[in-house]
Amino acid sequence: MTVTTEAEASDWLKTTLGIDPDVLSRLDQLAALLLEENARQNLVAQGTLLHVWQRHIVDSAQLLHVPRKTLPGGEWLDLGTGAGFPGLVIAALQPERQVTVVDSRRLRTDWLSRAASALSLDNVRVIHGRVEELETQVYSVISARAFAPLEKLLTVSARFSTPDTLWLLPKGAGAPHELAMLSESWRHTFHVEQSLTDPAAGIIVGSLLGTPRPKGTRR
Ligand SMILES: C[S@@+](CC[C@H](N)C(=O)[O-])C[C@H]1O[C@@H](n2cnc3c(N)ncnc32)[C@H](O)[C@@H]1O
Repeated sequence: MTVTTEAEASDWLKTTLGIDPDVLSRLDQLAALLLEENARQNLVAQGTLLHVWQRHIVDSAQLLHVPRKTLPGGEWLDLGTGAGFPGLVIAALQPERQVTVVDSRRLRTDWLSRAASALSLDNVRVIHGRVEELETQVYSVISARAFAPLEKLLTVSARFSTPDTLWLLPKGAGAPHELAMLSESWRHTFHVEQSLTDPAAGIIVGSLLGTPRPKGTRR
């Protein structure tokens, strides 16, 4: 199944995810705020503004559906959240879950705080700063859309994960290649799932079982 239009996006949220009108109206508000703010700062590519539901909202929401298994409960960390994707959408869809969103640009974290407050999302923690400087804490789910190449992403953020943490990494068309190029010293269960919003794009899904040992040490 694919979701390629705004009408299909809205339909998918209602029928497949079964979201209630209250959540739908929060997401509607997020889309409206994004359109307004994008005139002030370049939060998302201008060309995607006519397709906010498909390109950003469902593209984020699909992380709750695509892995085809029950997601672990507990805190969710979204790296390089930018305009709120996927972090704010997940927080709106799962109000019982604590979602931490991180971005290094002050204008973006200011926007994330304003948007979370306008949507009354009191399950969102906004952190301004570089992921590399974030306090170490273990999370149940880690997501990152368009944040960094896989090897670098894992290098800077493996410390937030245990073998029980589920990683959800929307990666575009390069997903299989990025996974194939990942250094063999990472032990993981990653595989690529097809994106609902773009059949050519992939989402890397799985867990990290171990981190590379420093060069020169034995397994
Ligand atoms: C291409 S944008 C993607 C934003 C959002 N995830 C999306 O898909 O729409 C990447 C974001 O990562 C942030 N970023 C880049 N390097 C970072 C770092 N080391 N720590 C935290 N945020 C970072 C940027 O400020 C930017 O907002």
